[in-house]
Amino acid sequence: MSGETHILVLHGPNLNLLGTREPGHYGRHTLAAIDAGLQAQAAAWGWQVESVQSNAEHVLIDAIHRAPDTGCQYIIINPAAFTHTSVALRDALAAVQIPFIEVHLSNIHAREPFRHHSYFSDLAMGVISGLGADGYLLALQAIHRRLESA
Ligand SMILES: O=C(O)[C@]1(O)C[C@H](CCCOc2ccccc2)[C@@H](O)[C@H](O)C1
Repeated sequence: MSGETHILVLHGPNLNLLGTREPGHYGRHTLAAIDAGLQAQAAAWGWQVESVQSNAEHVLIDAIHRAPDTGCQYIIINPAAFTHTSVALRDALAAVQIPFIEVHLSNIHAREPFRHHSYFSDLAMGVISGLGADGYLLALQAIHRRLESA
């Protein structure tokens, strides 16, 4: 693996509330704790992980547009409610052509029907849904395994 591996982690709207409300659906881990876990694993591998959380669609889109300029090789994204609504965010990921893993804390397929459709899953390298905060680390590990086997 030549050069440092750079991963962009994107968290969509309301995920800043993690750990404070709705533990039944989203667990008790705060977003800061999730990001700290990713940073710790990344540091062990000598990787760089950049995390962006925003309640604004355009901020997430702008982060995706910047990703190629930062040498980002993979994206891990929890689009949150934008999962079910945002063609714009989908189009940004399709435009930069950086492989991404879609992560959801809850199992969106076991919830309300409106959560069963994702504008991202058919473009994703893979989807992890329902494994809580572990899903993010599992996504990072899947990227590591892919890079190790390349
Ligand atoms: O399960 C997931 O990770 C979701 O992406 C979370 C979104 C909601 C993120 C809001 O997170 C909160 C956390 C704590 C309190 C309130 C909302 C939801 O709209 C998706 O259908 C599934």
